[in-house]
Amino acid sequence: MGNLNKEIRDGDHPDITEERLKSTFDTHKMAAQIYNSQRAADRRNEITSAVLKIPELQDIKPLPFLSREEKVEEAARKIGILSEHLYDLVNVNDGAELYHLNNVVIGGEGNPLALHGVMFIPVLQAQATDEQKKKWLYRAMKREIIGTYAQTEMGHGSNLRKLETTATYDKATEEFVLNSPTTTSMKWWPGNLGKSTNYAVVVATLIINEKDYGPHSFMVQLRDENTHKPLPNIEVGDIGPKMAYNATDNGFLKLNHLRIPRTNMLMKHVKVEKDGTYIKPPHAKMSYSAMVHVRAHMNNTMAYFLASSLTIAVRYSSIRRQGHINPKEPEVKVLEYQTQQHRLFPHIARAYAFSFAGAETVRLYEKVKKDMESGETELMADLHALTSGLKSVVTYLTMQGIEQARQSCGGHGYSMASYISEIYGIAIGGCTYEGENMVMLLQLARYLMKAAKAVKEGKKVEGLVGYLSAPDNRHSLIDRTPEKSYDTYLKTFEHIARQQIFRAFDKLEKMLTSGLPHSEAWNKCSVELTRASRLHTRLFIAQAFARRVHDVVDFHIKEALDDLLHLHLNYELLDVASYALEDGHLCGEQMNFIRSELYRSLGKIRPNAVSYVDAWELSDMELRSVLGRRDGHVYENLYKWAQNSSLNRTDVLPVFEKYLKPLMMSARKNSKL
Ligand SMILES: CCCCCCCC/C=C\CCCCCC(=O)SCCNC(=O)CCNC(=O)[C@H](O)C(C)(C)COP(=O)(O)OP(=O)(O)OC[C@H]1O[C@@H](n2cnc3c(N)ncnc32)[C@H](O)[C@@H]1OP(=O)(O)O
Ligand SMILES: Cc1cc2nc3c(=O)[nH]c(=O)nc-3n(C[C@H](O)[C@H](O)[C@H](O)COP(=O)(O)OP(=O)(O)OC[C@H]3O[C@@H](n4cnc5c(N)ncnc54)[C@H](O)[C@@H]3O)c2cc1C
Repeated sequence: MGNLNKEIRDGDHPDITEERLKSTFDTHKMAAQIYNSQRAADRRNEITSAVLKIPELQDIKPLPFLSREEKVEEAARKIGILSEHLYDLVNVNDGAELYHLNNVVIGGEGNPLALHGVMFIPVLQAQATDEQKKKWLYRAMKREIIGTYAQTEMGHGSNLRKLETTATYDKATEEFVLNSPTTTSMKWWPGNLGKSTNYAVVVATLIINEKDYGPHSFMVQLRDENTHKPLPNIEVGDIGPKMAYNATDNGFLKLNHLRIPRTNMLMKHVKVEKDGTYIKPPHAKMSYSAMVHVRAHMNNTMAYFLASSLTIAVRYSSIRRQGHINPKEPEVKVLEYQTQQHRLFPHIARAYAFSFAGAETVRLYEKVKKDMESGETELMADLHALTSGLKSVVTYLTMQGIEQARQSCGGHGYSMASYISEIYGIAIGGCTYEGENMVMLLQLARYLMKAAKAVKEGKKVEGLVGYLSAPDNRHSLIDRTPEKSYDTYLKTFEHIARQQIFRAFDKLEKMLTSGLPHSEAWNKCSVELTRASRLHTRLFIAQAFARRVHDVVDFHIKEALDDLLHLHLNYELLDVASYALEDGHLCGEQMNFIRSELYRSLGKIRPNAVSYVDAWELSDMELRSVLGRRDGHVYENLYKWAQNSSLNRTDVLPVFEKYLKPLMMSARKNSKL
């Protein structure tokens, strides 16, 4: 049968092997839960093994030692080699396999095809007519052309209806004239726009006969397909270095009265006829599909980033010994400290929770995508509400978790050798891209306020907001019933979300009744509204976690997930408990119970801690972390890693002769005077 933890190897650091031997579950079976099937988990490992056999696909040196230009070049080099091996390595129609291949070979810092795969192809799939697909999509899929999604401008990202780039229809020539009239109207941020791409789907405000029809998508060729030089009337370049994600050339684009054929507007759902007649789409927001696509997948990418930093931190905490719990005994692994466990374990639970919530979201997304093909749009609002809330909450909590992972590694966490700071920099971009978090929480709040209104009017609401119509207990039953089901916790989360949703609703209604215009009242309630959105979303995450645990069949996996869920529910409830204490739903005695359950949970998780992170099956190649090495041999490799520093190429740097020597000489001379 072998070891339950599949990462055990001879020669590993004994402290980490000791942890793995304690595992109560099969880590590869757990991987099947995380990646949604045993087959998917197997495929990940097969892909990793195959990549390890191709020497040209290995990093030329640790990425933190590369300059920005070298990072861009290195990612492009690997994309080139990957193209040769692609069909042998993965099923190219499987997004998860492609994503894994990218993570192993290139990592999260980006590559020239990042936006091509994440947004350019999806937007063509969703919004191009069959004829347009023949012209661009199939070429894009074969990588004959490389594209991006150019929407955000220097002056506007969140408020799409105020994009300044115009696409004015010229009936006489049957062309659109694309123009960036001001500095602020320049496209600013699109990934890979700077240097890599030769096409872009540009989002611009459609004008026909001087009437503004709002944002629409247009295919624009940016560069010559052979020379890669920008075409006439186009200025394009890189926006400069960012906090992280620097292998990606996020770019700017200025369009100077550029003419494109009428048929370059993506017209699957919406049309502009030759004579300028506008035919509206079945749903006004169908053109936002590429954003919804990314938002729907972001839970899983965030779960991955969070799990990566926790794998690093937990493995390192199992070999790092410092201080004593019992002064008579040797120094302990820092993982023994309750503070360390409290710092890390709840985030492990969140990574699992985000992955399970992510799987449900992707399922809904796939359904809505299929519906949209036939013009059916009923579930679009539900999906938009769900993805808006999740995108905001999950990115924010991921940011918190990664930072805790970094701090838990002490000084070495701050070194790029941990790689956590790079993961952090990449992940927190998610708080901003695909809709700034506050803006998206307020989108969900619109949906919640509609549901609250319906309930107040005596109507029954269903689906994601069904709990607003369901009966509520005045007092939480946590620690009040003999039965120890998670329902009592979930009911308490429901109560908290419901109370906050109605609190925000009542406040808004009061202001509206007092005569305040809706937009002003909305702004004055917006902090309460975002709170409602967060609580609703955190309820969904907890429910998704409970649903998954409920469905698991394997006894040991179920038991291990059950422990994590128990930790999750107690930790999350403590985090939001003030809402339930305010109206007496929870009392002090129940708070003590929840706290003691949390501490008990930490102890229960402790023996499996390394196995919970190992179950993500993140190879050394993809983690790129000295602290997170699978074998636990951190210290000797930290020393080796530092040898890569270009500062170590000579014992004496030129700055000594140039600046330090004169400085010290002059100081010595002065002290002799
Ligand atoms: C395989 C995939 C892997 C994924 C990997 C991810 C990792 C990749 C790493 C890096 C890639 C980075 C990519 C980043 C790319 C970008 O950032 S692209 C730019 C993204 N930009 C945004 O997200 C802009 C945010 N703003 C908006 O989306 C909109 O402006 C808005 C939704 C905030 C408002 O739109 P507006 O048209 O003004 O509508 P409203 O008046 O506010 O609302 C009117 C009604 O429309 C409903 N609605 C809005 N959007 C949708 C939608 N998408 N679907 C359905 N319904 C929608 C809204 O709820 C309103 O309904 P009610 O009137 O009934 O309340
Ligand atoms: C790493 C990265 C990659 C990106 N890639 C792309 C890409 O490929 N293509 C692309 O088109 N774009 C891309 N973007 C741009 C990104 O989508 C936008 O930056 C994002 O949508 C936020 O918009 P903004 O910059 O206008 O923020 P702003 O709206 O200016 O936000 C500033 C502040 O104003 C607040 N705010 C704004 N509006 C409201 C409101 N209505 N109510 C309350 N508060 C409000 C926000 O909450 C925030 O605190 C990328 C950005 C990043 C960081």
